[in-house]
Amino acid sequence: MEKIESHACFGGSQEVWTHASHTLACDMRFGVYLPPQAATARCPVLYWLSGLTCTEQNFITKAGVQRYAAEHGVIVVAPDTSPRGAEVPDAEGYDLGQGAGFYLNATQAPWSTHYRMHDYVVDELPALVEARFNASTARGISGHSMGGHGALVLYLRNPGRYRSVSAFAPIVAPTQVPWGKKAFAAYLGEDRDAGRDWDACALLASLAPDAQRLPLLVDQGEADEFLATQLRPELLEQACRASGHPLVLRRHAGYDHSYYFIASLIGEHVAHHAAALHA
Ligand SMILES: N[C@@H](CCC(=O)N[C@@H](CS)C(=O)NCC(=O)O)C(=O)O
Repeated sequence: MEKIESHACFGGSQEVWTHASHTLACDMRFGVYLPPQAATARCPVLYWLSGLTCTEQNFITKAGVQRYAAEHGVIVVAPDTSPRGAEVPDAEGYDLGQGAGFYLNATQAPWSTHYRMHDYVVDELPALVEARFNASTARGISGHSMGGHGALVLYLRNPGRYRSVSAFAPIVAPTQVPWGKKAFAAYLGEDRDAGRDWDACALLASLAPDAQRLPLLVDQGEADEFLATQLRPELLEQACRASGHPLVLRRHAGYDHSYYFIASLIGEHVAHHAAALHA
């Protein structure tokens, strides 16, 4: 593991690390913000999952999360959105292949060798982070768009693994919208049941009565260009209502899909996570 960037930031440091991932069979980069509190105490970790076309850079350079992470004593880890490199399969278009890993474990050739972002984010990355940095095992998860889908699905598939969850403009029902249909057909094949295992609304529909139910915070811009076609938050509202899952879904007039929207509300998300992670 090698540090390739380090910048003093709000009394802590914003770093980028690279390492050879055994899960993804390629070199990976991730951003990690270490708040000032991490110099002297173990801090909880918020994992951030970015959306289509992003690398580890988008969130750390555009969201302004560091001020809030420093205030609340939370480490923030932002992985890349897919496996990377010349040896990793890719596709035409921004919504499949590199930059579009969808936080699942692919089962279909040629994707299945490298595209295992679920296992990378849930297992390999936290093990690295908790061994290398002054990190506790208290974990929260959040993300945007494809990464919002990732945050919801990783939480729902791994009860007990996270103490807090939130999302910005998430894809909530990938089996019902064009981005998800295209990616799932490639990564998982045409089997509809396979897709349901990676679809937040479908997972909510089969949630056990005694399953962990964390308070879920979701923010959505009403001027988001993908709202009606790809995101469809009303499906999440219906699924949460039907399964008795708590949800605070806030709709914000005038906000689009960009990081300007995320930057406007990231402080409230960090506070939401910190309250649970420090409890
Ligand atoms: N309009 C984009 C669609 C992809 C997109 O909007 N990506 C979002 C996540 S789904 C993003 O975070 N983009 C990078 C950024 O804004 O920094 C394109 O055609 O490339």
